[in-house]
Amino acid sequence: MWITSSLDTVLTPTAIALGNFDGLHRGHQQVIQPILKRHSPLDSRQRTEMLLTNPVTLLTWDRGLLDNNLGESQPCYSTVVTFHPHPQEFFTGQPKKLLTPLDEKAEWLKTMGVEQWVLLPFDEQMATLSPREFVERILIQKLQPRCISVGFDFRFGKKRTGTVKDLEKIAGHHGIKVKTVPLYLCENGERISSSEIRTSLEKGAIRRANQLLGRSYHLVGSVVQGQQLGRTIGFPTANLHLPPEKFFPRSGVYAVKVSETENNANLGLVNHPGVMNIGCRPTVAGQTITVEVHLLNWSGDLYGKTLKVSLEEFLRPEQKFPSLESLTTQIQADCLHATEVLAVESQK
Ligand SMILES: Cc1cc2nc3c(=O)[nH]c(=O)nc-3n(C[C@H](O)[C@H](O)[C@H](O)COP(=O)(O)O)c2cc1C
Ligand SMILES: Nc1ncnc2c1ncn2[C@@H]1O[C@H](COP(=O)(O)OP(=O)(O)O)[C@@H](O)[C@H]1O
Repeated sequence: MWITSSLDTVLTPTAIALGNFDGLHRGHQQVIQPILKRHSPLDSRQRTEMLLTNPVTLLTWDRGLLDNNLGESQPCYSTVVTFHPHPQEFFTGQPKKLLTPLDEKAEWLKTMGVEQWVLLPFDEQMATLSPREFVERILIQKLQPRCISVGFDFRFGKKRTGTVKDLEKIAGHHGIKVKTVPLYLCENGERISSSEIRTSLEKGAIRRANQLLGRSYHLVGSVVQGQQLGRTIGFPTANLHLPPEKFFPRSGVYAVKVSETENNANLGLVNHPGVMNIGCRPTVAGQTITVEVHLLNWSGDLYGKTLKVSLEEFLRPEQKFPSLESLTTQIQADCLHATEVLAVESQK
């Protein structure tokens, strides 16, 4: 996948999916799918990966529901266009925590078969473009789209005044098709949105977050050294260093599945069961929040590796225990609890 933030190095012509797509949830996937090519290459590794992590997308793929660049006869690059930084971050001046930081989003887009990702620099100049200027100067002149796919509530241009109707009108005037993807609901009728997913994660409602996402919420990070205490209590824990912009779920203990990432796949870890703690470790007077994972029935060296941890269930809040012994007894119980939860999960 070609990734660029310079409008001078964009591959053209394009079929564009436009939005911020934080989380790449099931609603976002609906917006991106129409620009994908029917036969985007999915090798066997990608198929297995998608089956394990994103079965909803694979199902859609296999049913051949993809529109083949919205029926375009001329080949064009399937291109996801997002803004960077997130417009909210630009306006508030506050760093925004993301469900899918850049590296994670790049991996998912690649897996979906997107050929190009354009990160439009969101600065003062971009923020003051009128809807028409944005469409004509940025989209049409620079990206040469043959078709554009957006969600029903997409807003653009100065003060978000441009609506989907405006986009249809301006782009239509230049002979460009616009596909407006309607509100996509969960099986139970619930609305799918990044903010609902954030709220669920903050509450520890992992199953609901995962249902809205269409896959498990992931933490991807490299293993760094901790206080080296874990091994002394019989539960070594891989401490993860995560991108600073990653959105953290509720503090506490989780049942998780752990996999290696593609670039360090040599330990044979694919959805390995584990327990994870996110928190300050009050029992050992920890000062900062750490994310640490213990892999069940496994031993080996993880330092320097990059791990992908899928959150499956919230087990309990973090507690301050009176002694290391009582913490150890509780971690043993957590491991049993996680084993049960993950066994039920794998039978589904
Ligand atoms: C499953 C699990 C549950 C944990 N729960 C708690 C907890 O409730 N309270 C706490 O203070 N620390 C908790 N911890 C963190 C331990 O204090 C930590 O793993 C230990 O101090 C070792 O840290 P180290 O990796 O830096 O050596 C938990 C760790 C794991 C793996
Ligand atoms: N089952 C396991 N789960 C997690 N890490 C393990 C496991 N077995 C061995 N390790 C290794 O032990 C390290 C963690 O040991 P620990 O004593 O907790 O040290 P640290 O405080 O540096 O994390 C991991 O980074 C990994 O290299």
